[in-house]
Amino acid sequence: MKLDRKEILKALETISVAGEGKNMVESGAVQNVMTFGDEVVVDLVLSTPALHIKKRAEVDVMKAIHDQIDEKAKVKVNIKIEASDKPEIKGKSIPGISNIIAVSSGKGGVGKSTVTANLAVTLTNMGFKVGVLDADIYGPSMPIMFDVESAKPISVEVEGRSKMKPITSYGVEILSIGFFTKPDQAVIWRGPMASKALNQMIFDADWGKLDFLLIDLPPGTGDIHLSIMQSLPITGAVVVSTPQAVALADAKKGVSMFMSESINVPVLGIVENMAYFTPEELPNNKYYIFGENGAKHLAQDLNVPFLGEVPIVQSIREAGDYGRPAAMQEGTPVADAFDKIVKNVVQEVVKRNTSLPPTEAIKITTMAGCSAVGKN
Ligand SMILES: Nc1ncnc2c1ncn2[C@@H]1O[C@H](COP(=O)(O)OP(=O)(O)OP(=O)(O)O)[C@@H](O)[C@H]1O
Repeated sequence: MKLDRKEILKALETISVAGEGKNMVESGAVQNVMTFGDEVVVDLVLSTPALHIKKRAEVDVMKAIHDQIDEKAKVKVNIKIEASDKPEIKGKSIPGISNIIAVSSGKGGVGKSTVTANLAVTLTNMGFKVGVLDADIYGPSMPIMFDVESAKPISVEVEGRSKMKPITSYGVEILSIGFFTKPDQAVIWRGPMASKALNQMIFDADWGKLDFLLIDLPPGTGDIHLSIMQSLPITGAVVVSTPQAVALADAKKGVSMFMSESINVPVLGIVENMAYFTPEELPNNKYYIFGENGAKHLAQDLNVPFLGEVPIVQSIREAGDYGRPAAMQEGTPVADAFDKIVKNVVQEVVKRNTSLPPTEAIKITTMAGCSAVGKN
């Protein structure tokens, strides 16, 4: 068997490293290809040490060579990690907060806030100390979902400075812009005002010690997202989507925003909300109203973890409106669904924290992804 180096390079042009738009050869990830009889050695250079991306790159290279060149070729892939040298500013770390998870969705109304609230109570049930920052400036829903609509955070003295005390509900520490506005008042926050308010809720608050701070982001990929990522060392992002094509297309944009070179926040995975409907009287029937496994397939395509699915259940909507997240009802299918998702999230956080250095707040260094900043 004689292997042709040029043919191998051509095969490698058909695959890309997860999160990068260009193919492996064009992006410079393939540093060298050597052939010795039936042996091929491919040297790759990646900018992220994330284990799943390394593994995927190795498997893809082998598959491309076996499928397109020779199935008997002995392929060896050497991977070197070179951190990209893009300039970054150090985010002000928040003393006492171990992990900050941004929960986002490309599209509005897919259940991002519902998922955030239920993740928070499930993590709390598992014994973690959890905070929720409702950064959904345009439609804050945490006060309703945690039944603390009329609460007003008080100011406390911490080391000579006065700080905002989050409201505690079901053991979860909560701050929301909704606490500072009247329920029926339209909130017209321009970018800078919103960022200032958020910064205060993050840095001028007495969060205490938290294992997880979940941030409920507004839908989309706009200026609030950029300003949060500029000021906070985010551990990772969870993207919520429903299974229909229009929601998936926007979720894809959300994932690429986090993975883009200028933002580079690890995506912990995708949650599929409203995955199917099961009527109470026919518990074994599943109706895939919005399509089947859409978000699962998207996760596979984008090579990010799939964290789990949440069915459409009337009690989820009722519990949200009533102010008692549905996952608190232990032993129900909803609680079981969130249990699975939370376990996957925690597993991904652990994986991420062992394979990557702490995320630094990002200084946006290119205009890529910043198109929304100038608007308003
Ligand atoms: N799995 C579900 N089953 C039934 N109802 C759900 C489910 N998920 C969300 N809902 C309901 O759908 C509505 C929208 O959910 P939610 O407010 O969480 O969406 P969102 O994506 O945060 O919206 P926004 O774009 O305003 O931020 C709410 O009434 C909520 O109770």
